[in-house]
Amino acid sequence: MSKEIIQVKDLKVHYPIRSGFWNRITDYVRAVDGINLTINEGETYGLIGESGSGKSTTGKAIVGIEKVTSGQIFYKGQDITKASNRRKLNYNKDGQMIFQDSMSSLNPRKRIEDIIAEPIRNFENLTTDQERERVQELLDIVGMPSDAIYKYPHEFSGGQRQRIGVARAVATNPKLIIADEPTSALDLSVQAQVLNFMKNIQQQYNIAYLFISHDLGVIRHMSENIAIMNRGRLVELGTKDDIYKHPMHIYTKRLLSAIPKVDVEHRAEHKKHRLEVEAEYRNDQSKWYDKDGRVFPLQKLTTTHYVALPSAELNEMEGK
Ligand SMILES: Nc1ncnc2c1ncn2[C@@H]1O[C@H](COP(=O)(O)OP(=O)(O)OP(=O)(O)O)[C@@H](O)[C@H]1O
Repeated sequence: MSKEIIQVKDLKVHYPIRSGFWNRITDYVRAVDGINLTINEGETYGLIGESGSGKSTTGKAIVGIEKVTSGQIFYKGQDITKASNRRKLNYNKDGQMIFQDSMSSLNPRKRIEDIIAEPIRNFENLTTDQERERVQELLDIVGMPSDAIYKYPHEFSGGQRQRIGVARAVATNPKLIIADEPTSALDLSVQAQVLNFMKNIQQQYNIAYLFISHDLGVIRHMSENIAIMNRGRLVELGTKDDIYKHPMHIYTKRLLSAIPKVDVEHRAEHKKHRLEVEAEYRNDQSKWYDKDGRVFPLQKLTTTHYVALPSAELNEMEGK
């Protein structure tokens, strides 16, 4: 049976909006507004949603670089919502993050050796020789030449920089990596390479990924379980089959129908489906959002599949 590594309970991250002469708080951006999810050891959990839906904020809160407004995050059953607990449980070593923009996440003034060694220095006392050996090993794992250690980030391509980002993320032997759009800035062919070697590394070291993307194709390739995020909440949550074969929420259907189909033969059919979904969405918003325009709490559909709909709607759909 799979073991839980991360459990998120009713997580909220609200950013204050200030205005006026006194710079008072007048409202809040509810970036994450009460989400629950569980990530198992060694699995890839896909988190998908449009820009601004709250995906990155969720990832940052889980890894501990964004302050939580309320709710709890558990790592192997222990509460790590507070920074002091994260230190005690060594979570800062075990939970790492890979960012979308490798150019700005890798310090341009530092050589690759120092960039990759930085997290190791924070947690281990290695001699210079041991440290260099470890960095060489990591570069080897991500398929980079050993002379890369003397170079600077700008001397590499986007795909190579992303591999360096992965080498740095795995340097501390983490158990969980938050991968925030790790390949969106890359060409399609390089994207596939980086995704495949992220999968290889995962199998080799039993790492769990929270894989954040707005690209349903990438999420399908990578994930076992998937959550769909909209307006700071989860609208649907399930296994890959639940989401791709039996999508229930209109927002999930919209995202799925927006995947570009290269298949010319079915283009007309795909367009018809998309127009139908868009029309349904426009005509009956009340079914999908409450009177304040907010997403409903998730309801259980099957043991793995959850959808954000009021109970009455759910009963009607199931013919009860
Ligand atoms: N530091 C911040 N201060 C105020 N508002 C913020 C801050 N960070 C994010 N937000 C807001 O919170 C909401 C969610 O942002 P977030 O970056 O989590 O979305 P996202 O789904 O990751 O989007 P994208 O795919 O574009 O990165 C957005 O409305 C954003 O403007």
